[in-house]
Amino acid sequence: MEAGGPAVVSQWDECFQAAVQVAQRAGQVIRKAFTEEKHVSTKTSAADLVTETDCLVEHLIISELRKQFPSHRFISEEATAAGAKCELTSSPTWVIDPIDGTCNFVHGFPNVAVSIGFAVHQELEFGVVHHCMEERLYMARRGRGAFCNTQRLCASRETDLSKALILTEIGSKRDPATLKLLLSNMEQLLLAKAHGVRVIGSSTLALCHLAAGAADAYYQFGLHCWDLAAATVIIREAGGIVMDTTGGPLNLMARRVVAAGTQKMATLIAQALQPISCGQDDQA
Ligand SMILES: O=P(O)(O)O[C@@H]1[C@H](O)[C@@H](O)[C@H](O)[C@@H](O)[C@@H]1O
Ligand SMILES: [Mg+2]
Ligand SMILES: [Mg+2]
Repeated sequence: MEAGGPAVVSQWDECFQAAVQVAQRAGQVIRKAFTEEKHVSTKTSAADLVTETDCLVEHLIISELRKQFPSHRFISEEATAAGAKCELTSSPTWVIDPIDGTCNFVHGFPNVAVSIGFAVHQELEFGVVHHCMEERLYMARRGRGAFCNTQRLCASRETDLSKALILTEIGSKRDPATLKLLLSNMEQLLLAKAHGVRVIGSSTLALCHLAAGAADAYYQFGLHCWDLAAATVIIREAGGIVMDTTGGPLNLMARRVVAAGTQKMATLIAQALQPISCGQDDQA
């Protein structure tokens, strides 16, 4: 493009800009509510919390995006919890977690984020994750690199499990059999001499830390498509790998993931895990 020539407008520019703007506005609402009294309800278990701010922020995001893009489809955490169908079609689809880290939000623990992913023909085009308590905006568009604010992100190159910092999440399924498998998986990785295993209470922020090279791998059974969508683009554009726990390609709806800076690390993690059955987002 010659200097001063018309800006090249590529497809989905307008959607990406709208995602950045509404993620920032949502972050302002969450930051304001962070220190205020909260009305807490539970969903699938006593550990699966939701507040009025989750619902308010989800409504703010969707109503703004629907105004600009009325033909688009939406998948979001709280609408799904209220019975909406969770189905990724070939239509332009927004995949939204209004507050990832609601339990943290309720307790005043600052790992809290807004996650907005966007897919067309079931392919992820961009992701925006706003770490609203630290004013960090993680973002990536397919083929154009990953960034945190203005800093380019590069995932870890580590291939040795005994030199790895590994992130995971506990989720809200707390029956004894699930907890036994969950702790056994952590034990296997620690017996393999991993430097450490960390749980920070927000899967989407943990995945962004991986994209930034601050950890070497992430795995989880039980997260949702709205946790994964945006962060998957960010990790891939940072040079990382996001795949199914079986070692096959990622299925956004399968509620399980292994992510790492390198394919070798991702494979080593997947091989160490015992599977935990958590259903699928697109199966009621
Ligand atoms: O806060 P929500 O969005 O309900 O849940 C978050 C992640 O989605 C979930 O995967 C993770 O396990 C949980 O710790 C975190 O709060
Ligand atoms: Mg949430
Ligand atoms: Mg979440």
